[in-house]
Amino acid sequence: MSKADELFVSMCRTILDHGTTTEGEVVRPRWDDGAPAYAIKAFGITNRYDLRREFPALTLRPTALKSAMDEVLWIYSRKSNNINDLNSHIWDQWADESGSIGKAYGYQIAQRSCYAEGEFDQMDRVLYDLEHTPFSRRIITNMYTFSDLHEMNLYPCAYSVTYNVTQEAGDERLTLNMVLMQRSQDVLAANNWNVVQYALLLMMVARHAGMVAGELLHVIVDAHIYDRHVPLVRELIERPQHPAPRVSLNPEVRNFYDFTTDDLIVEDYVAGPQIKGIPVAV
Ligand SMILES: Nc1nc(=O)c2c([nH]1)NC[C@@H]1CN(c3ccc(C(=O)N[C@@H](CCC(=O)O)C(=O)O)cc3)CN21
Ligand SMILES: O=c1ccn([C@H]2C[C@H](O)[C@@H](COP(=O)(O)O)O2)c(=O)[nH]1
Repeated sequence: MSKADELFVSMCRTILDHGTTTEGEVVRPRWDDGAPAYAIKAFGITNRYDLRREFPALTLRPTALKSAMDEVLWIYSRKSNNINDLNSHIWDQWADESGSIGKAYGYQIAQRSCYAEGEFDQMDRVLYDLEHTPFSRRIITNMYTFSDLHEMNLYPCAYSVTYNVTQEAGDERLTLNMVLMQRSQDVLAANNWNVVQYALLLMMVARHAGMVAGELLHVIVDAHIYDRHVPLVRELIERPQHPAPRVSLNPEVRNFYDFTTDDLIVEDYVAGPQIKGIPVAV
């Protein structure tokens, strides 16, 4: 059975059985009819996925792997903050007339800073460090720029990534691991969506660096199930679980910036039925 299902079910049970409700609090998000979107939340969830064992896709319901990969390429490869560069409609409600979501996500990854070796943007610096100083403990991207927050339509949720390389005894190749810091997580709409995104990012960066994709540690500060999602989640976590699909990347692509969603190879993805029309709190 998929490890991602196991972790997802256990996280949902923790939230439903031991979480606290935000009802009565002043909350920001709204449902499309204007009602406040309350939630049951748990503080401080950590989930660990080992990509050497299996790909962390949920099988309780299918996760749109290609769209998820497209969004991660939009941020870290195309470095865009405009929904016209994105092939799905998931960000439409947060964009302005020009399609911009403000100084968020890809905009931050594209920002250049000075280093002793010259100017780099955030992603280029990660790739440079992995090549030149792989055991550095300073390999980070961070989109939570305080001075730009007022120009973001939604503050980044999954906001920082720290890469860390390990070398197992007797292993010739280095292993690349990742910590994803997420301040806020809509568990039903986006938990597995975010997990597969960063698993794919780890796989693409590892390929570029000539390393093995190792562990993804997902730290979630506020893991919540919105009130209108509770019955959907209760049904979802009772469903049968299946073995994880096999997910790989086109073996011919070696450069991080050459990846497209056509390079995603998914085999044997057996999953329960999709939950259609999940309402998203804006
Ligand atoms: N309340 C809230 N929850 C979120 O998850 C969220 C936001 N707001 N604001 C911005 C983005 C948009 N996100 C979303 C929104 C919808 C899907 C979604 O419906 N995904 C579908 C597939 C969509 C497709 O294939 O195009 C899915 O089945 O996972 C995923 C992430 C994540 N973010
Ligand atoms: O990648 C994402 C983007 C957004 N979310 C969710 C988490 C929250 O439910 C909302 C953002 O609302 P805040 O009030 O700014 O926390 O979007 C996600 O889970 N994953």
